[in-house]
Amino acid sequence: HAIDHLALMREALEEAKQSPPKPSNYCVGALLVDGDNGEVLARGYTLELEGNTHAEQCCLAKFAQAFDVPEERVGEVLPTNTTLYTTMEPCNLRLSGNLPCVDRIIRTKCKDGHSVIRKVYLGVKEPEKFVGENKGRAKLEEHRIECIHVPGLENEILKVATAGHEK
Ligand SMILES: Nc1nc(=O)c(N)c(NC[C@H](O)[C@H](O)[C@H](O)COP(=O)(O)O)[nH]1
Ligand SMILES: [Zn+2]
Repeated sequence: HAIDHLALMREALEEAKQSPPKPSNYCVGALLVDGDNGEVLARGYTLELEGNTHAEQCCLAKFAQAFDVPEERVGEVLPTNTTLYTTMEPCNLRLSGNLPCVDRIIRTKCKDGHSVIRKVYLGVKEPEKFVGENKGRAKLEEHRIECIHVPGLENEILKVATAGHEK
């Protein structure tokens, strides 16, 4: 059966709606999904976990916690065909200086060297408000991680993402 990418992106948007709005970031939601059968492995939203955390980062950290490994080793416990759905493309630079999610995705290496996250479905590109043009998609593609835009939810995603920004 075909995996319904729009339905999964809607679920990621439901996560984003739980994020506490801030003027200095975006409210984003993400899911980790088994690429073979569409099973949702983890859900996350910006600031869900303590600290200045991103939605994608929360998914990775929560899945790692469930297997009692640190986030940087989550590649060892994720299915070797994992898909990430995120309402906004993964960050490639963070004003806080924290490790960008593109790097967290790429390092999900399994034994034979490729990242177990093979595809990233995104709802919107990152607006250029904080860090200029986000060049993360090119970096992901260099690491053979396919980035696919899921059209249709852009307006709602951006409304949620910028809820904490002054009007
Ligand atoms: N894909 C994505 N998921 C998130 O959960 C999130 N908050 C952003 N936001 C990107 C934006 O560029 C950064 O939020 C700012 O650069 C500030 O950096 P911090 O978030 O404080 O590290 N992007
Ligand atoms: Zn990020």
